[in-house]
Amino acid sequence: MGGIDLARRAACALLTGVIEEHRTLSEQIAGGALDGLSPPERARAQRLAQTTLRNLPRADAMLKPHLRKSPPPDLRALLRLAVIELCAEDAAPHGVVNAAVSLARAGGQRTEGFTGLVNAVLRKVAEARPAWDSLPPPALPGWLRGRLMSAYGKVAVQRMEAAHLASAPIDLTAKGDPAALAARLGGTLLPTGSVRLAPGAHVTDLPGYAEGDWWVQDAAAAMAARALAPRAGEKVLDLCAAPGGKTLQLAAAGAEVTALDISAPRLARLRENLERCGLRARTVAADALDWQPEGHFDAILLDAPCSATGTIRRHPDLPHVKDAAGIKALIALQAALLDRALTWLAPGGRLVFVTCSLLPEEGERQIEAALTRHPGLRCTTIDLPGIEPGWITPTGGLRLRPDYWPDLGGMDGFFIASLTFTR
Ligand SMILES: C[S@@+](CC[C@H](N)C(=O)[O-])C[C@H]1O[C@@H](n2cnc3c(N)ncnc32)[C@H](O)[C@@H]1O
Repeated sequence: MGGIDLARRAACALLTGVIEEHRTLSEQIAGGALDGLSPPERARAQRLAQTTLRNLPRADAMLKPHLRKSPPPDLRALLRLAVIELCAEDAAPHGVVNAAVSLARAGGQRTEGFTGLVNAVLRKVAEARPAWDSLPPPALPGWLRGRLMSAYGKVAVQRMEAAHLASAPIDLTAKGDPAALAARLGGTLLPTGSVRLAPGAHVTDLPGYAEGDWWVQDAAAAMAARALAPRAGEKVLDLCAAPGGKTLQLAAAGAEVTALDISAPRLARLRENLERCGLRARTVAADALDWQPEGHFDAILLDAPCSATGTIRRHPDLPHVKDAAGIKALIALQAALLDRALTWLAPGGRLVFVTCSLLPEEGERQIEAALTRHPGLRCTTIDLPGIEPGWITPTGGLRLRPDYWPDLGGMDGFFIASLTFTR
């Protein structure tokens, strides 16, 4: 079997893992789902699985007129994947149909009896290819859509859904001058200082990767550490730090950084990132709810665990594996982490609270509740180069959404608030 078929077969398995077993792509990949594939095959398998997940209802709409009943899971994955190759990737029909038939034949009892159906259905889909372009972007799952509609309105939600359809660009944070980095890599310098590359770039092959001249970090994520404005020599706590994109920013500013995370494996990645970039931070593996620092901090960055609903364009598997079930517990954990971290601030210190969530309960509402719980706490209006006035919330926080910067390629959804005590 040629390499391309290995990538297709792995992509089908990834899809089935997400849809039938509700396992994220990262979990499956960490569990060895792509082991044995060459780097280009791995990249292709991931890209195929992600594009299929982004377009699932559109793929089903193309298949539906040609199927009398719902196919079993393995066959459905194979058909959906082939539709994506035909319609989203505009691959040559002959090759896609033949490859799908071979995959069905090699797939054992669950698919080998369906080679005729695969052949016939995909030929019809290929003929109907023009219909693909007018299919609407897939809707977010009902539980999330309802909440976002209440928060932002229908038009905004439709824009977010359209933004989720495109694959995310690759953003870099420069250790040095971002304009020079953009020129060196042929990227775009974004208004907030990140450097943007087109999706699909092989980052580890790019100049400056091995030397640690830059790191991959979404432009919206990079705004959080900028909002904290760390200064050289300051004692800064990066709470919930791994894998460390923000730690690198804080350390690069010359701050004396303590980076804490509950996950030892994620902290190991943070240390690797520090080493590659030639930066230093003290690392602590601990539950922030139990840990007690020896002294106070001038500044704290709390990047709290959250629903990650702001990262769907980067992680199109999320809507298929997560529901509203865990969100209440996350909101309670965020509040507990925030209350605890506030006690570690030195007089005059500042804390930046961040979540990569689109839900106001994990952002705007969380900060309003904290302001009520803590007399003397106030939210300072965030003011950073490149941000637009409409992104600032009534309390002064920064609300970032995937439908912002539509002409530049969007950004992840984040909420960022800067807090300080008035004495
Ligand atoms: C949003 S991620 C952090 C991303 C990171 N700040 C970055 O920029 O790369 C949230 C992190 O919180 C950590 N976490 C969750 N619960 C925690 C707890 N109770 N104490 C410390 N860390 C925790 C998770 O392990 C996870 O790495």
